[in-house]
Amino acid sequence: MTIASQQADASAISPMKIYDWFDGPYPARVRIALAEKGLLPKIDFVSVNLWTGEHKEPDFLAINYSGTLPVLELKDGTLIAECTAITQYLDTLDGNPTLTGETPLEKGIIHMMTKRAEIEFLDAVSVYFHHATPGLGPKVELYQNAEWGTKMGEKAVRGMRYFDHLLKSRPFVAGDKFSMADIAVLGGMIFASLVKLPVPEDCVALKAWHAKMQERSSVQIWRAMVEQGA
Ligand SMILES: N[C@@H](CCC(=O)N[C@@H](CS(=O)(=O)O)C(=O)NCC(=O)O)C(=O)O
Repeated sequence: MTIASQQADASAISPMKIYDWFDGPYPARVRIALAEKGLLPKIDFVSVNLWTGEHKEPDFLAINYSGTLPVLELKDGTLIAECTAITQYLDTLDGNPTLTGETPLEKGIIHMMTKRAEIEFLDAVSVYFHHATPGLGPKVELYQNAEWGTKMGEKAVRGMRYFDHLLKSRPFVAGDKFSMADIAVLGGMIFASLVKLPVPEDCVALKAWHAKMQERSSVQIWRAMVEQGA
């Protein structure tokens, strides 16, 4: 099915659509957030095949100039890209649980730690994937710089050590409550696992936190969706 035909089918039955790819690390961030908030039944997922470069075709670039997934489409046609922005929007739809903070201080700290998870970890793994491995293949990876990719892989491991250090003295990435920042670090761990970038053995606190995250129903629901290819 083309994006256009999926759009036609999906808009008739669901108030919101998400364009994504079922097992992607960034899509995982939004799917876990949706599961945390019990909003998955309100979403119709429209698959965009990264592996064939569908996300770089004009049809999808008209949906997201950046050519990345996921993108949230509201009933009125408004398009919201960027995992953090999508999560912030979803978090306003109902009160529980709050993923982006309740007080001004919580909101500031969670935003900072989410951005830090992207800059120091998740985005660095992504660059490693696209530049130091075959990535999505030659049709999609039109420019690669293996040295840059390797450097970013090293940065990602430093990022793992940073979050390990933080998690030695706090239960969650942004403090004493689970938040969007934890989901961003989870995205980094998912991507690192996919590209076989090992978590250093001495990152004991990060490993313990990651094991605790696997017990959350939202993470179990996400994993089940991946296993079903949904
Ligand atoms: N800053 C964006 C990054 C999104 C992103 O890179 N998504 C990946 C999806 S996945 O790799 O996680 O499945 C993508 O579209 N990659 C395609 C590409 O970079 O060509 C966000 O936070 O949403």
